[in-house]
Amino acid sequence: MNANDGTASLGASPVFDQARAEAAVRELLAAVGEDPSREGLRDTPARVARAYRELFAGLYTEPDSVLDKTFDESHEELVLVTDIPVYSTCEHHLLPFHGVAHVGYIPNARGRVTGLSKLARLIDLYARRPQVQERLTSQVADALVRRLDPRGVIVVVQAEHLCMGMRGIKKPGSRTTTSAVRGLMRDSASTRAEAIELIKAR
Ligand SMILES: Nc1nc2c(ncn2[C@@H]2O[C@H](COP(=O)(O)OP(=O)(O)OP(=O)(O)O)[C@@H](O)[C@H]2O)c(=O)[nH]1
Ligand SMILES: [Zn+2]
Repeated sequence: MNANDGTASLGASPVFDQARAEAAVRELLAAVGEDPSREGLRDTPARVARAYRELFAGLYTEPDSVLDKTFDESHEELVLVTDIPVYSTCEHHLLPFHGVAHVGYIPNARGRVTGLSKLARLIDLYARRPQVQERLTSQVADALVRRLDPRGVIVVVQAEHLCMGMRGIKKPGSRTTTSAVRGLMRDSASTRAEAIELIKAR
């Protein structure tokens, strides 16, 4: 993990501390004026802690490891998976942002490809961290560059942020689109246009 991945201050191997998370949730409930010991809230700290462990699972697993298994398929054209559901957590408010991701890459001359499900797993693990949408998008693109050495990569994420819907500016339904392009997708306008057309036509 490095200084740009948003997890640097956590050290090399973050671990989930269930007891500490439970205590923090109990304290938060008390801080908002609730009674953490009342019947309906008794099991809530443990439940919330387990939920956070799941939502932040990408801190405890190295996301790029899902690309450990690759194979050669002598396919040098675009591979594009669209509409991968994304659920992530905005690191500013710890509220969800959710939507879809479209991930495409052009394998290198050796045709090194990965299983299609691995692209969705990659999105999933990088999303399961305190995130901002821009970083999620570029982390996925950079992981594909590192592991597949492809000729080009495009990642587009379209998401709605609940911190903009249920609080603050209160604009539910507004959607944010972020993209990250690498290699040929950045350098060749026609290659990028082809991928964007296919994303739009899905
Ligand atoms: N660029 C970017 N901004 C985000 C993302 N998620 C949330 N934000 C924004 O982060 C900003 C945090 O702004 P602050 O002024 O520090 O916090 P705030 O007072 O709660 O801001 P408001 O949401 O405007 O009420 C807000 O503008 C959010 O909309 C994201 O993924 N990317
Ligand atoms: Zn937010």
